[in-house]
Amino acid sequence: MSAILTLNAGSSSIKFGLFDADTLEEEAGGQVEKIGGKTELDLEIPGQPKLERRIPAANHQEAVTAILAAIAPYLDGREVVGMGHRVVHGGPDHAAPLVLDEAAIAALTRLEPLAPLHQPHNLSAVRAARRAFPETLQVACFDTAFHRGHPWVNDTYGLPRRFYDMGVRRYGFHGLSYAFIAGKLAEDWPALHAGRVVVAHLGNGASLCAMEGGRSIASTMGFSALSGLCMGTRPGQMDPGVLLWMLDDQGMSSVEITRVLYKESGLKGLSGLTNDMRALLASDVPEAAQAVDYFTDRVAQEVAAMAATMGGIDALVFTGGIGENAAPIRARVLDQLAFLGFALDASANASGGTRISSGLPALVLPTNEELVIARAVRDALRGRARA
Ligand SMILES: Nc1ncnc2c1ncn2[C@@H]1O[C@H](COP(=O)(O)OP(=O)(O)O)[C@@H](O)[C@H]1O
Ligand SMILES: CC(=O)OP(=O)(O)O
Ligand SMILES: [Mg+2]
Repeated sequence: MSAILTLNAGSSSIKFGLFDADTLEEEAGGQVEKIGGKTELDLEIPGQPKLERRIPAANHQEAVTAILAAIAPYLDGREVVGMGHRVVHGGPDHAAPLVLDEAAIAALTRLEPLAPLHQPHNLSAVRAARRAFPETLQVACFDTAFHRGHPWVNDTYGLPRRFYDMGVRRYGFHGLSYAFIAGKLAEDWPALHAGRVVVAHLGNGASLCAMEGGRSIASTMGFSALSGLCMGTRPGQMDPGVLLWMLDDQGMSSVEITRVLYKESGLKGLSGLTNDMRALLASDVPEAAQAVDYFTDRVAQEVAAMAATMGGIDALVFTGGIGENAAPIRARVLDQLAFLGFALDASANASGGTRISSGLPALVLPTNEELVIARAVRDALRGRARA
């Protein structure tokens, strides 16, 4: 008996999962939040009450150390035979998970400027894991990999061709989540899996994926995780002329612009309050309502655009923290898209039902990025055992 550990590092949090290496049963999971501030570690063991505790963790490396200490009692003397990491950007070359060595980590480090909110933290978790378990197989699972088969029109911008050749492409992100949903559709909704589905991953980062036959055809995210939908702290789609104006007219530095685009925009910037959708829905401040209006309108617009790129739509799937939990957001999106054939089932939507439209199917499917990572690690271990 042995175990697989998964790490999913964000800008201020690390989610983790401990899995049986043979059955992939999840034995423990949780997250460290607010790294560098009042850090908290949540640990969930199936069938037991959630444990929450404050821990000292000034950076991601200390957070990984705290995670390893928290799960140690549940290892019960077993060996961690493989560790899997969510690595947001894999660039143009990686359509599959990658076993990590020094050279691979160095190559992925060169992609950090394309995902400054994620990639440096992903790789610092990798480095901390390698220090703690130098002999253990470390596998990177890329958010971009699921999207690498996009048709050319959905992979390029209208820039001179040399930029495409230099790697300026519409990569798309949240691929681990979309891979999980594609698998779930294949298992439980095979007719929909074979058709044209728009999947809405609405979390702190948010994007849509147009899926045909379980494969990604298009994403609302592109070169970086900034474009497409309005997000917690990122603006989504905007006119690049604004950037030129910020640079040339306002004299803003690229550091300042990066901060505005990644950390101060989106729901947080529009509301002036928070990026927490739950708090915005509970607020009676007019700017909170406006931020929610902008968010839902952008989702509805882009679902219709994704339907257009597929020549139609057979189902819409909601997932991610907002997609799974925010019934009012789902209701507003479906009402705005009634013209496509959706008919909101208000009681199913409010009571945690899976199918929430009595017309064209709309489903709520919880995602599980950690399980997709654990599966990739198990496959890599089996590949090694065969070799
Ligand atoms: N019950 C709820 N109602 C509304 N929004 C919720 C609810 N639960 C979680 N959310 C929202 O989900 C978002 C976080 O999504 P999540 O997928 O966990 O983010 P991340 O991208 O960090 O993984 C936050 O905006 C949070 O407010
Ligand atoms: C790529 C991305 O936006 O990820 P997250 O939703 O975890 O921020
Ligand atoms: Mg997420």
